[in-house]
Amino acid sequence: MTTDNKLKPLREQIDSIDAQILALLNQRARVAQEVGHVKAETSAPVFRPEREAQVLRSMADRNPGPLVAHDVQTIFREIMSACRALEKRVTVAYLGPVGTFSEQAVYQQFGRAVDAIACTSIDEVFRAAEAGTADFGVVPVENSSEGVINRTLDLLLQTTLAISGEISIPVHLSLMTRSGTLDGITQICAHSQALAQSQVWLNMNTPTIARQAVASNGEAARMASDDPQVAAVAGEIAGEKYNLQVVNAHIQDDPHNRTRFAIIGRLHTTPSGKDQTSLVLSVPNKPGAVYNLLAPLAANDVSMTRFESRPARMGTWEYYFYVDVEGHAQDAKVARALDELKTNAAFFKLLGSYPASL
Ligand SMILES: O=C(O)C(=O)C[C@]1(C(=O)O)C=C[C@@H](O)C=C1
Repeated sequence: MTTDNKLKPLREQIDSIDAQILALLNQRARVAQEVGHVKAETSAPVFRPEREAQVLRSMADRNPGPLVAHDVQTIFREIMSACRALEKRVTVAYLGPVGTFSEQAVYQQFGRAVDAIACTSIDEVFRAAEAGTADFGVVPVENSSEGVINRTLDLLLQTTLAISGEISIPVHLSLMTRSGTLDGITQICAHSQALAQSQVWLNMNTPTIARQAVASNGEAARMASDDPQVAAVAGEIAGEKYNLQVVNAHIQDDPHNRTRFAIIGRLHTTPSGKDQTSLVLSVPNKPGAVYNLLAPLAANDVSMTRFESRPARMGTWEYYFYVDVEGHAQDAKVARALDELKTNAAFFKLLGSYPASL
């Protein structure tokens, strides 16, 4: 039997299964439309991160294979995105331009059926979400090899918005040019963080080519597409957007390099069953103050997953502490711990509770 003859019945099976999947997807979409009508009656929020996290976790838990859990989640993320868009298309502001890891974070969290708005600064993302021009904003919080994004932490302190979700994405950097070679290249451009994250590779392999920090990796990719003498260090989606060829993939020094993003918005996410809570605290400048400040966490059996300090910038050596704890502010033991923290702290701000990233 020829290959085509062997494939024919298998493809007929796939066609028939696809028809069933299509019918079921539309059946699901019609139910989502009904959900949309119910929500519209009470102006209830369309995007419900805790519900989406529950659906994705449940699909991974129930997945019998051979599909891998992560791929099943990617598929269901897009199904929910498309269903959500039938209720209302959510607009999300992010730190642009197109082709940055921030844009990738938007699609990883919201799926493709969103209106993603590229902003020119982190401040602008906050403004768009505060003013309601966008339903949500996505801002970088921390990179695993380069540390926190100070501007985001400062703005989180001032904003009236809450953190309604978290996204963690692997950051893979590639060296890319128009031609796919380094012939004639006189300059390598990238955001300063990307240059820092790939400096070992660049020092070893391109020691004589000048490096230039630019506003974003997306901007570097755009420059490389305009100028045959420029190479960009960026994520491959930026390269695809600007028709660049990969000279070398995965040149970042840390193969496990990740960036965490926060979703900011007016929504206060309800418990999903596996959540995280972010807060900012400060204490009077006294011996033992930080130790005492955090005592309520241990006393109430609440785990701290992150602790970051930032100078308060008030001329004194005082600090704001950015703390993440496991659990939701509505969980009894977290609520107790937070109440006690509040009484000890000179400053206390709850940034939000949201599903722990998948
Ligand atoms: O359950 C809801 O509230 C829905 O609107 C449905 C749905 C889904 O498609 O499963 C879509 C959007 C929400 O963010 C959560 C889930």
